[in-house]
Amino acid sequence: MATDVSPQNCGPALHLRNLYNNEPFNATLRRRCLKCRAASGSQTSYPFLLALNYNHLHRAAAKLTQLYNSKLVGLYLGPLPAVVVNDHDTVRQVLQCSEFDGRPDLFLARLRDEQYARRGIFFTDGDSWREQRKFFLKTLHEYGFGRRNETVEQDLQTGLTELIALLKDGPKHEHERAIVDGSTGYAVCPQMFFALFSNVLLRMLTATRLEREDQAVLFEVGKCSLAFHRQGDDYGLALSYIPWIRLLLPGFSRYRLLREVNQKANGVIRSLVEKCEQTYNEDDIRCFIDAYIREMRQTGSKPTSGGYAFGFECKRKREKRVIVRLKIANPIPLPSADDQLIIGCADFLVPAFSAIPAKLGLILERLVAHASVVEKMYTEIDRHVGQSRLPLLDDRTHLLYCEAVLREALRIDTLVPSGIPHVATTDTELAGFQIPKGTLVINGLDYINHQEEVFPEPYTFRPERFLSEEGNVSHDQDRSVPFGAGKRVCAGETFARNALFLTITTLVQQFTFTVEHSPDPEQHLTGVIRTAADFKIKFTAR
Ligand code: HEM
Repeated sequence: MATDVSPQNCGPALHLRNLYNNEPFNATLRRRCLKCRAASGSQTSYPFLLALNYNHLHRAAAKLTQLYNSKLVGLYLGPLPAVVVNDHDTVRQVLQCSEFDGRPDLFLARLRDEQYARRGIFFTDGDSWREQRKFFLKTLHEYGFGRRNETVEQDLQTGLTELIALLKDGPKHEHERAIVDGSTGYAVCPQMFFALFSNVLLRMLTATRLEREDQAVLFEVGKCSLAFHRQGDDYGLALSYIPWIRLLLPGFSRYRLLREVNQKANGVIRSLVEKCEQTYNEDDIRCFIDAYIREMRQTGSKPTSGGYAFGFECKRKREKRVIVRLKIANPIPLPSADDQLIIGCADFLVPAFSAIPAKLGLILERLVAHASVVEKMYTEIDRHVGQSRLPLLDDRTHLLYCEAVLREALRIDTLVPSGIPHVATTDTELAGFQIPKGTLVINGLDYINHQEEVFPEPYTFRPERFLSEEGNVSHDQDRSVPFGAGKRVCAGETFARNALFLTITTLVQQFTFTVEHSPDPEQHLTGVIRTAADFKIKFTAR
């Protein structure tokens, strides 16, 4: 019987092997080694992580990696075995391997749906996920998503022109007064960006873009979206592992707030779907929602048929079983086939509403702290674009330093610090460890984007690390992983990169920035994504 309780002897390697081979733990070891409680297979792991760093679970996981000197840390999240992967090459291996393409069944994801079903793309897997992801991407692509497209670029330009007018001339409409203070000129970040990208998505989804005076609803949904991103956590909250906690502590468990903000946002999306349904004409497919309605009608997944159809053709008995169980505790309205469409649209709208704005907030913070970087960007923009027009995506091939700044910003303040959890869909192996089917795999994106062997001086903001000696953006040199990779790579990567490029180059071209208080990355909030706390920033015209 092992009695040595040093961390080296009861490190994660031992725990993983014990856990996954189903061999019993050495009881003495388990009881006595407090340092290893998190990895010991006891169900206290999630609270242990919270105890290590309540506000930033990715940092708690980094501490465990350090403590055990291991790139893989095994732990239990409630009843679910999990492994945190904190190593660049191993994370890449996970992302490229289809055996890790599953997603856990988290209550945090289910509470987004009216019937607490697993729907959409983010948090689903298997055939339904493949079918829906393919349909969404292929069809949205036709409306300009994720590629060069004149209408999309024009919409982004129009949105930026509206934003410039708001910042230069002050608010014109009631909803804008909460965003920009007309007397001091300070704007609130990231809220100031809520309408910019969601409006572009809106055109693809519904064929309609909202004019400036009608954008109040975008700011309202933006608030809900940001609340979800901030109030969730990157492991799914305790709610996901002990869902009944919501019945005892609806406020403390954050269930009430998360349910409310999701229902509010879904209500707006539902009204968009209903509008398209009322004016639907099979001979005139105007937008993504029309195309989805046509697909539902052609495949028999009719809105009036009810049922728990996940996708177009695959009705899932498994879904039905879970819903019936949940129904006992929660009387819920009858489902409609539109529900999948609504959560699918939310999967694209929510990041447009708040992930890109949150990222812009983080970038602006870095720029405020690095005046010399802004000067170099401005010089480059002035040389290649000038002042007579706004930057275009075509300018990207010339604005190489600006591009490097964006890549460095995406790396240093990794937006999704723990990625979105994956699940092993079969018994498999990773870095010499056996990983049984059903194990959650948490990719430490923030950790690997700061791994010293890959990014020397990882905490220094240095855009030059992405430039070759000739000053070109070197794709070989960009080993950062802000958007994931493989089959589950961020579905909005191209859209997000384009949007960030146009917005940041336009703001640098037009304005200088000052903030009320110096930004402090230590004060960032970690939810589902990383955000800077709301801050006020003044844009002064150049
Ligand atoms: C700077 C902005 C963004 C960053 C850094 C980002 C990052 C990520 C990451 C890390 C994942 C998880 C990948 C994985 O599971 O391994 C993800 C998934 C996803 N993202 Fe993004 N994202 C951004 C913006 C967007 C936007 C604007 C959209 C849509 C308009 C979007 C749509 C999605 C979807 C649908 C998924 C789920 C993909 C799937 O599970 O198949 N993202 N994103």
